[in-house]
Amino acid sequence: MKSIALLGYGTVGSGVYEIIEKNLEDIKNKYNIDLKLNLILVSNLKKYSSHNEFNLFTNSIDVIKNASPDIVIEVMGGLHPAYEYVKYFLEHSKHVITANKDLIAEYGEELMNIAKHNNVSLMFEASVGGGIPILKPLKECLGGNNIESIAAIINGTTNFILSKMYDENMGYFEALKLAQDAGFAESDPTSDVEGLDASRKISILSSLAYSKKIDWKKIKTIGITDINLNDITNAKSKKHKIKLLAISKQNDGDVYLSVRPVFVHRSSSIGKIDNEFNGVVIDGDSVGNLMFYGKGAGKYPTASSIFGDLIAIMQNQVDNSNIKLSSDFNFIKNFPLKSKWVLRIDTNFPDETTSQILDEFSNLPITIDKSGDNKSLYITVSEFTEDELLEKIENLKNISVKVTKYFLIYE
Ligand SMILES: NC(=O)C1=CN([C@@H]2O[C@H](COP(=O)(O)OP(=O)(O)OC[C@H]3O[C@@H](n4cnc5c(N)ncnc54)[C@H](OP(=O)(O)O)[C@@H]3O)[C@@H](O)[C@H]2O)C=CC1
Ligand SMILES: N[C@@H](CC=O)C(=O)O
Repeated sequence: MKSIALLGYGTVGSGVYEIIEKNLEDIKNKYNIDLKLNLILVSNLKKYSSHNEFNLFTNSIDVIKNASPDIVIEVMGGLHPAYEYVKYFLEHSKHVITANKDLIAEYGEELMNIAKHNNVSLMFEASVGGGIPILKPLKECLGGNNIESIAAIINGTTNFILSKMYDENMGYFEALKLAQDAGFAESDPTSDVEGLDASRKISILSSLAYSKKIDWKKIKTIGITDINLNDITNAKSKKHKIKLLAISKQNDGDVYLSVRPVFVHRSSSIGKIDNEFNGVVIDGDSVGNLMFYGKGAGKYPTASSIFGDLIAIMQNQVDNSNIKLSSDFNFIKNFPLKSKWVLRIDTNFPDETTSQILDEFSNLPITIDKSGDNKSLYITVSEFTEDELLEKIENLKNISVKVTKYFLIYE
């Protein structure tokens, strides 16, 4: 008999509970293992008093420690006390499964080493891409590749919001509320909308892909809070969509990473990823381009990934690979490739500003569109690295033309 303790019974925890209950018989038949969910940790016990297995619930971690379960599933979220709890159980030779990217991005290396030392698994497939199996393929199936780049939509909440704004002209706050009601958003959705959640996830993916110690806090991270319906309309007029994209590239000793809203063509593979769906495009030197696609947030997709980790543990696939992450690389923050960009300029004098812009970009091919309400100009420029573009933006500022936002056109 394998006993399980579930830390957290919110969106994901309740999904894990249901999937375990539904599959108990199947697991017994397939793996000849009796599985028992013994205890569930929550903070507000009263909320669950009408649950038909209320006897499993506790608000005391000591009750769970004393029960000494074989496997602990951490779906509470946040850094503390999740870190202390996960560390405790690994140190006491318990397998741990977590969906907590905050925890893995911050303490993943340390916790993996503790797991290795104690010959147990720390598994975290659900921490990136929700229901998409991405970490196992990256670590195992793609082992014969030098991974050159990753481009990923890895936050369901922001992709959902941007899709609603694009498809239904819905306002930002209305769309955010829908994403929260559906259980996609973090308990504090700031991490979603400011891009921090995606930064943590791309740091996890890139650390595993490149065997490099990527500090998520160093990643240039731009969220979606200042994207307005004029921006969306401008993207539409160019047959593009706006997506929050996590981009990671390695080349020689350089690693470039960012999370930023970009314009992508609506018929490109990334442009077709909508709502809470996620997609991860990986470029490996042997395999070429691969795309992983599926629901990136929500109760059952996330629980599905956790259940996959549970099965791996039950099959004794103890994942305690030696994690050696190198810090020997240059961290590049600005997009290094010559690219196309869209610059938004908010102005009360569009005609005058247009001629100032044309002067500044003389001889260079640019296009200028006016927003429907005449308050913004959108300039499209090409063949600029981000460093070169920032220089141009500074020049415009010197002639009192203020670029309020700029987007990479990701091709
Ligand atoms: N929602 C999603 O789609 C996805 C979420 N994740 C990750 O999964 C984790 C859980 O997310 P989600 O289910 O949405 O979160 P919820 O906020 O819905 O649930 C959190 C649960 O943890 C319990 N909890 C929180 N803090 C404590 C504490 N200090 N002591 C005891 N219990 C605590 C809460 O108890 P109570 O009910 O009493 O308040 C609640 O049951 C997070 O790390 C999240 O980032 C990953 C992928 C997708
Ligand atoms: N809040 C996250 C949940 C899954 O990781 C998201 O929206 O992607």
